[in-house]
Amino acid sequence: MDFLFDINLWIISIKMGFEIALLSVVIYTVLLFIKGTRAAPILAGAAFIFLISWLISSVLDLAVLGWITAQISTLVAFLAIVIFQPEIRRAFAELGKGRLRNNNQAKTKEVIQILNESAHYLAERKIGALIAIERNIGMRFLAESGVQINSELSRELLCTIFYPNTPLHDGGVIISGDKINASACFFPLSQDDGIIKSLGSRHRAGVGVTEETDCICIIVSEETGGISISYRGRLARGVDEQRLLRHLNNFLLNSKENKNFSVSDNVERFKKAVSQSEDNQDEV
Ligand SMILES: Nc1ncnc2c1ncn2[C@@H]1O[C@H](COP(=O)(O)OP(=O)(O)OP(=O)(O)O)[C@@H](O)[C@H]1O
Repeated sequence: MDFLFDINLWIISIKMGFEIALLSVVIYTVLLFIKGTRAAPILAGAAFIFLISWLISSVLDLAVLGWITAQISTLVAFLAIVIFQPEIRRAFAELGKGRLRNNNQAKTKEVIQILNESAHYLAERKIGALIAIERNIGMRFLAESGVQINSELSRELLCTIFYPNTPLHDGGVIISGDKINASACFFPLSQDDGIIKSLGSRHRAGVGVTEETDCICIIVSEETGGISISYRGRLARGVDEQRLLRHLNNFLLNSKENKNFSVSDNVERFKKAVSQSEDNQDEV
């Protein structure tokens, strides 16, 4: 009898251990997804208020406060789904994504070179540009808002697209692999209050598109000729040739080094780069 009791106890302990480990992984993954996004401080604040009110109602046995806390937590969960729809959508898209598609390193290096040269060509002439580079999350839904190009990427074609007062210059270009997928695309505008107020709709669209997908976006300012790059809702401004090349290499090159980095590692590296660029950036 004692033997059976011991086995049952072991089974229950293993089950509990498994449940705790599973919950830890889920919570850790959720925290990784929201870390560094606009959702993080809001959710942290809501969780703090919920915890305090739950503690007070439990310790002092306040039934009404406890009931209100439970009701409000349901409402907050519902509101969070509505407010953080882009983050949730991106999280699910990332869960379903496969490995990096572009395994041809030489081709990717060529693409990076063309993007870098084009950005500087446009910047020198103060020609505004918005270039999103597709990665693992498909951008068809955004490409459909513009004009299909589906042509080999070249510096000449990319720069010509943004030439002022031509039919395709307004809006964003989407690069898929080594092709210009579409131009004159409408990108979602970021609603992030943290974006500097002086930045206009081109920059907001450049950040917004990276909140919805895992693409990288290069933005050239028509006003100042400054180059910015955005990734996962973050913007690095005043990016010079070397830094742009470094960012593009980090994010696009399917190198051995890159394979060993997870999405969160990339975000961390980009955050570091953003804070460096904030120290010595040119005003965009
Ligand atoms: N949602 C959008 N999607 C794609 N392109 C957009 C979007 N919103 C604006 N743009 C592009 O940005 C141009 C307007 O840029 P605006 O001057 O408002 O922004 P900005 O960030 O101040 O850029 P700049 O520094 O180049 O002036 C539009 O003509 C259009 O080409």
